[in-house]
Amino acid sequence: MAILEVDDLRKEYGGFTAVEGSSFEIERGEVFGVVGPNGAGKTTTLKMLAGLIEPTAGTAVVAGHTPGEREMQRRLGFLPEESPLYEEMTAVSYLEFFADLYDVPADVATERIHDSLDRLDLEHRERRIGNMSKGMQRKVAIARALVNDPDVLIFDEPASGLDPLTTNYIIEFTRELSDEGKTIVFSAHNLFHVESICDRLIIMNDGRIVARGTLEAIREAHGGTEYHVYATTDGSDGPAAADSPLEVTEENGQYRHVVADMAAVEAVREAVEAGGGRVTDIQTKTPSLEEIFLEVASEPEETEA
Ligand SMILES: Nc1ncnc2c1ncn2[C@@H]1O[C@H](COP(=O)(O)OP(=O)(O)OP(=O)(O)O)[C@@H](O)[C@H]1O
Repeated sequence: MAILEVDDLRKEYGGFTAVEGSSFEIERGEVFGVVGPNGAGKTTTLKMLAGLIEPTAGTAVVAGHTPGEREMQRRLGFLPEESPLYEEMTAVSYLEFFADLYDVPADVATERIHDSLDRLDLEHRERRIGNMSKGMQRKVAIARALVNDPDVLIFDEPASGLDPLTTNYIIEFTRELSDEGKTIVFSAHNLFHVESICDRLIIMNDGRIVARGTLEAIREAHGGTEYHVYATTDGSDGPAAADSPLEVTEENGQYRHVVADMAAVEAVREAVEAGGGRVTDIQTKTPSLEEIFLEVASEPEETEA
């Protein structure tokens, strides 16, 4: 059952359309990626889901509640791209303050806060937030999104601009939250992170969704898997013409035949051997999300995945 339903969500600023009629659903327990270049409309979309900005049209429903409803706020945790933190407070007092805003009983809050900070491996938690490193501040912001023990977490660029170790920590922690049954909507510039933890994703460009689905489905719709068959050039008649490879190039003294399926791999192998050559290597090539992203970001319309 969908825990988050987005129907024709649209945001205009004056005459400028930041998000143009997005519709999608997110299932309970999914990690759902929102990907796109700068200015694509990711943050605007996430803020509308969190009820922080009013859509111009359309609706977002989280666990049966519309943004702004108290019950919806209780069920949702939002990590903004840039989280303003109260620099004079310590991490713990800051988090206790927010837990109180959510009416979390003090003893429950204390346990929950220390549990989150332990799991995020935050040291020096009695230090003033203003004196913490960027990575430590990000961990505090993540713990803040968890003080009300929400079912749905919306993370806008959770690990952007952090060192690789802190980034890994945050990605791993996000994965653990998902394993515990939380639904997570996650935007990121680093496509490797999206690729490593998201079940499904949308790719946005210029306010529109240009691709959607599982990574495999998006891959399939945008080139799918290719096989590269390398063959010797010595003593052969030349590259195999069998079953018309998609592409043949000569590389480092070998022919590289690009084909689309295993049957074509076999046909190339037979043709190479019949011509006096030998297959030296076969490699499977799946386009990275990065490559797909560059392709779809330049397409005007959504392709069905
Ligand atoms: N308050 C605002 N007033 C006017 N235009 C805005 C406002 N907020 C966002 N925009 C514009 O809406 C478009 C989408 O912005 P948004 O922040 O959602 O993009 P994004 O995909 O999150 O980008 P980034 O990856 O750079 O954070 C941009 O062109 C942005 O300039």
